[in-house]
Amino acid sequence: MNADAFPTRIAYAQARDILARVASERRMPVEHLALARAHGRVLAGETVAHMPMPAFDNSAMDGFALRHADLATDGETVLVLRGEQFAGGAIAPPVNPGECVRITTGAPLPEGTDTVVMKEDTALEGDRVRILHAPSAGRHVRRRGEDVGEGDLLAAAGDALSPARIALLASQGIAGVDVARRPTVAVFSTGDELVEPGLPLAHGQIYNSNRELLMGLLRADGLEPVAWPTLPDDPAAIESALRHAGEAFDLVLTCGGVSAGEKDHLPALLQRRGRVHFWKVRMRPGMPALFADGGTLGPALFLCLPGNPVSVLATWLALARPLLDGLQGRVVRKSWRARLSAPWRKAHERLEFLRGRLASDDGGMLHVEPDPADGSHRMRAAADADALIVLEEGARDYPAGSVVEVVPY
Ligand SMILES: Nc1nc2c(c(=O)[nH]1)N[C@H]1C(S)=C(S)[C@@H](COP(=O)(O)OP(=O)(O)OC[C@H]3O[C@@H](n4cnc5c(N)ncnc54)[C@H](O)[C@@H]3O)O[C@H]1N2
Ligand code: MOO
Repeated sequence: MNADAFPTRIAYAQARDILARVASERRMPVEHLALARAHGRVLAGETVAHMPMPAFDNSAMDGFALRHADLATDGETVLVLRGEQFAGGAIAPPVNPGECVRITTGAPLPEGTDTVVMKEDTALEGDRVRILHAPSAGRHVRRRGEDVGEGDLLAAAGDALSPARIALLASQGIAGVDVARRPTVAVFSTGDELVEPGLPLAHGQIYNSNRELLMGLLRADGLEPVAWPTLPDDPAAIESALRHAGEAFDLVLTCGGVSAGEKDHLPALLQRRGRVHFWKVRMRPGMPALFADGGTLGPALFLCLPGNPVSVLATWLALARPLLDGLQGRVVRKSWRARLSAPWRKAHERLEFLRGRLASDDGGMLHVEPDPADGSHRMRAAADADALIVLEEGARDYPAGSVVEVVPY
């Protein structure tokens, strides 16, 4: 292999390995963010609990805190109302035998009490409380440390911060976290045939749909992509724009112009000025995808997706998103499996990302219905579907009921 040679027509698994390797060498720097700004971000280090949760024994109900030993073993009990303990209020005095304290949900359990009876199971008679239904010992008490122990791992490096995990960190009083900086992404569409929605269309022209597709996919992952004006099929114009973007962004994502046509200028440009990591992956759709270092175009990485709209969707899910996850050090996403609800015959050798619709049956089994409209220009079918069905390399008949990997979108 000479110095300019690069892997081509590689297996999908090899493409993923290359993306992961390059991403690990190009990890985003760490930044410290206020928790409120860290939603969706990837945590850079582990976060450990510095206090137990709940931090103190407290009531799970509005009612009365009492000593369980005071309750009659059968029948009702009358207790003296000693005071009240509200959440966030002054601490009630200790409770003596025969006494109880009015309590609200979340209020600390007064000293001497061990059980809470809910309001609905009592009758207030002046300064007495009649317990109509005796609770079991310890009932309606949320114990200190029952959810989180001091020193427990709350979030690991590589975790994406979901709203629930952010809330967990907030509950510990954590006000800021170290996270990976978001990669900046420039989005390019290429092709003389492209017209923006809202403008008139001449014969032979088409509307640019990939831009909104990519912008939406990127934004759904929390990124803030920048769409550049559509590039004409002109090598000098493409080189100039990509050089500017290559200097200013972490990732340049293009679509179109990466295949074998006379107007497909990207491969030659990136071979001449960049360093190609791979070109062409044995997958369908998406085969012509190209991945490169910018080289003299700038420090950005370049991922060039094929122009067919469904190829853009598939290569986003299969290549671009794993790259962006890797750059942020995100743990590999869960993989999902479902049963094919109809047979499928894969007549070609390449790994296929077929579109399908997910549904679970009454028995809780997840099924996916393959869409026969499998052309990579058929965006309607892709929009009607909600998952890619991963069909392994090699020609094969898949009977109905076969278990396949699915990538929901
Ligand atoms: N001789 C060969 N021809 C083709 C090959 C091949 O290997 N040898 N590969 C085919 C495959 S697979 C694909 S996918 C396409 C990819 O080609 P390009 O990446 O060069 O994309 P274009 O030719 O520019 O466009 C393909 C198709 O997509 C439409 N398009 C492009 N951009 C947009 C956009 N922003 N919005 C909507 N639609 C877009 C474009 O008009 C074309 O119809 O090449 C095959 N050919
Ligand atoms: O394999 Mo290309 O990406 O569809 O038409």
